[in-house]
Amino acid sequence: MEPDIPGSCDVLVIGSGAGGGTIALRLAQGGAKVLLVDSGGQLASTPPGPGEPIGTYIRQAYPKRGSAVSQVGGQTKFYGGALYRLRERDFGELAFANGVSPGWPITYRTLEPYYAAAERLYGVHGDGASDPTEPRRSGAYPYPPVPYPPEIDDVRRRLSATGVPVTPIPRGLDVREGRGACRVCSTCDGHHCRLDAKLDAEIAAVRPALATGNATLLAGTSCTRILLDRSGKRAGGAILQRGAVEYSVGAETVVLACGVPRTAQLLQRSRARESDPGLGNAGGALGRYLGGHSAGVLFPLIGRQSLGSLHTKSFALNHLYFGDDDWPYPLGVIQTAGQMPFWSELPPGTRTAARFVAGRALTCFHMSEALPGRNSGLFFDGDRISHRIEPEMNHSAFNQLRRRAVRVFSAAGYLTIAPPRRPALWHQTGTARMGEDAAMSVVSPDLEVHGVKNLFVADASVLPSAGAVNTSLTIMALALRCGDHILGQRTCGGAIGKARAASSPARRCSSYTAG
Ligand SMILES: Cc1cc2nc3c(=O)[nH]c(=O)nc-3n(C[C@H](O)[C@H](O)[C@H](O)COP(=O)(O)OP(=O)(O)OC[C@H]3O[C@@H](n4cnc5c(N)ncnc54)[C@H](O)[C@@H]3O)c2cc1C
Repeated sequence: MEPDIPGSCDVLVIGSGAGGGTIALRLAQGGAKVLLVDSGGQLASTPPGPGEPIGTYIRQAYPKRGSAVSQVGGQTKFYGGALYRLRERDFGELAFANGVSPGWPITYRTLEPYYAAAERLYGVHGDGASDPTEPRRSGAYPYPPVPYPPEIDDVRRRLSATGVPVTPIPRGLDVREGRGACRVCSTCDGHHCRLDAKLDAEIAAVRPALATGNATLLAGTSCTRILLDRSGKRAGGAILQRGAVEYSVGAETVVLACGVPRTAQLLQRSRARESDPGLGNAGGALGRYLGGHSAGVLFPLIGRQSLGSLHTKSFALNHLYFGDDDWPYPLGVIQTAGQMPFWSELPPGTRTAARFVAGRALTCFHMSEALPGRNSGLFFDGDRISHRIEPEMNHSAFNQLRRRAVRVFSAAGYLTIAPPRRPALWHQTGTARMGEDAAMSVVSPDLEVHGVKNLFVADASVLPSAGAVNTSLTIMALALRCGDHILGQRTCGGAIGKARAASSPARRCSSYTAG
């Protein structure tokens, strides 16, 4: 049974994914009374029976591709646990053949201690030594890299022999040199781990937050609106909906972490009057600057026979990240993916052939940066998203990287199938981006919504750009930094621990004004 909805809290965190789960833990550890709300429920971690797969494929929970992933832990319940730091140069402006990736209002150096803390929290296994693009680190990875299975080590050896640096993907798994719960199985990336051995936001952050005794989780509860105080310039709480009933909850501070696009939608929906711009939208930046990764797939054939079940999300080729002598612009990364039964989603006529290829190939991604611009993103008609415009998909980098990837595997002796597909937008960022200038951004460099005190955003929406590596660790690091900022502010104001009668129940709503 879900707990009663309390009438107030110190900090209301909405969304429990990479950003929300992580900031909830930081705040609860810092002594704040946190109410963590997620519209989704909790996935049951029923240990698999003998011979059953350990992981449950994402399409069993979300059959429709593109449907919003919603459960405690957010998308990280299904992620591959590839936990990368952006590269130092990703924080500055970067020129591409198709446009420009914008600079950030903070530097890599500012975020480095939080990257290190996020790596410890999410138990990252890695080794930067073999990666020519690894940014400067204040310390080693918390754990050594996950060992390659022999079949994958053979591929690594052949690629290395051609002079290409092969680097282990930094992973948030509970391996710990064989002492952890992880079985390094084939049902990891794209799956929910029923052994709780993948360090997702629920396992690494939400559960420890609850264990502090300072956090309460309300699953299956949606936030429908942010409440402001009478001045209209300070957050005062939110309207929460469980079933058909709405409740008004007071909070000293509100953190939005609903992900892209739901955070931006909530900021739009929470404006006081129809004619007002959304919260943080005085400069018209809300919903804009959608970015992410311009992603494609390729299949180097590494076996004549079916490979069987194998942990294949193992290594990456990052040497083309910033281009090379033949290409003066950044290109991106080539990364092995997990074994996912993607053929089950293809039209019946192509399923058998796709399954045959996938059984003998490494499924690999190639990812370049998709370039955010003022005109990419969500466009609103009242509370509704009327349409969206994709970012500049950076076709020249995307196509060039695909060609290079085929060449790299061919040089190592692998025939590679690279279906000529249009790039897909993965790891979406932006729509409430951070910046100094309210005309060009929605939140400050401390992630506070412009013009609204004590309302923060801590999720993928604030990233000004996505670089070309997976973005979750950056979301987590930013969430930890924002958590420290809130704790610092509240300690100065003496507010921590003074939640207004948290034991009193929430008011069923009739009015939309807090305070
Ligand atoms: C199959 C798959 C594999 C991936 N692999 C990787 C990887 O290996 N590495 C990596 O870095 N990234 C990976 N990603 C992407 C990564 O998981 C996301 O970028 C990241 O989780 C985004 O974090 P977030 O905090 O912005 O949002 P989310 O994690 O999406 O969390 C948002 C949460 O907010 C909740 N919510 C939304 N609206 C409301 C509301 N109104 N009220 C209450 N709750 C609400 C949602 O239910 C959700 O739980 C993968 C994603 C998928 C789907």
